Amino acid sequence: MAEMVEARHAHRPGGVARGLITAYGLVVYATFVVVFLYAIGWVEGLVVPYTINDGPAAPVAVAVVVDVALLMVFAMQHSVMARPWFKERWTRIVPQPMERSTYVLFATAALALLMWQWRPLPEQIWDVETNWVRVVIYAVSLGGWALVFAATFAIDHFDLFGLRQVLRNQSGKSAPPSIFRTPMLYRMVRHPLYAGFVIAFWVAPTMTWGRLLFAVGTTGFILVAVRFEEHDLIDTFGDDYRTYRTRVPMLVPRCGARRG
Ligand SMILES: C[S@@+](CC[C@H](N)C(=O)[O-])C[C@H]1O[C@@H](n2cnc3c(N)ncnc32)[C@H](O)[C@@H]1O
Repeated sequence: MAEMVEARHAHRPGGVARGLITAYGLVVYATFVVVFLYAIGWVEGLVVPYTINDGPAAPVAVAVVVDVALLMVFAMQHSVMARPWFKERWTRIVPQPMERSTYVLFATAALALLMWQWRPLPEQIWDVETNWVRVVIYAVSLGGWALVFAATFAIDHFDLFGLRQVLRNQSGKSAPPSIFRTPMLYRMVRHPLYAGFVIAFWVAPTMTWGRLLFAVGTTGFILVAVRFEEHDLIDTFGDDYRTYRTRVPMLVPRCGARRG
């Protein structure tokens, strides 16, 4: 903990560098928004020209190997770069105010690489034909994305994507301490953002083998990521998080659960 606090204050840049760091944070955030919005269309098969069911054709075995490798790159980047021990070492190289933006930059690159190199498996497992049912299913799936979006704001959107850090640095302030938050969504489940992804990925009017592989891979990653994240949250927030974990379910709200 003391090391983390120390790292927050390491490499505090001078005035000349601040503008560049802020510009870096803003450009990374804008790039992330574009790639993430594209990813919504890519997964859903809506609006964008190139989706999860498009791309270079490959034999099934090759497609599975390539897609699993891409998912693993994505998972490794998220898992390793989010760990406190990595941040502690990383901020000896990268100025501390740029750390989160750099994480977002690498996450954006991993997502773009995944979409770019994804090999389609377009054979259908199910395909709902009734139009109004398709509309309902799309609405639920897009609701999952809306939940992701809402959860980022519930927890601290600008901090999660590195903007708060670069803007505080711009005005000469150091990084704020981590705050344990349990706004409304976080009183229903501990991981509403991940729950939103699971809904968005699995609820589909047309399920191809490619999308199924994507849904299985990302859900598996989320289940592993939760363990690591909660381990770090307990390290940071101690008994507050331990108690919270006993009271609030992980991903699926309890029927009639008391919220408070
Ligand atoms: C991508 S967000 C996902 C948050 C959460 N796992 C979810 O699914 O809603 C990951 C960041 O949120 C932070 N975080 C998770 N739960 C938190 C809470 N209740 N209060 C403050 N920060 C939290 C973690 O420390 C991590 O930096």
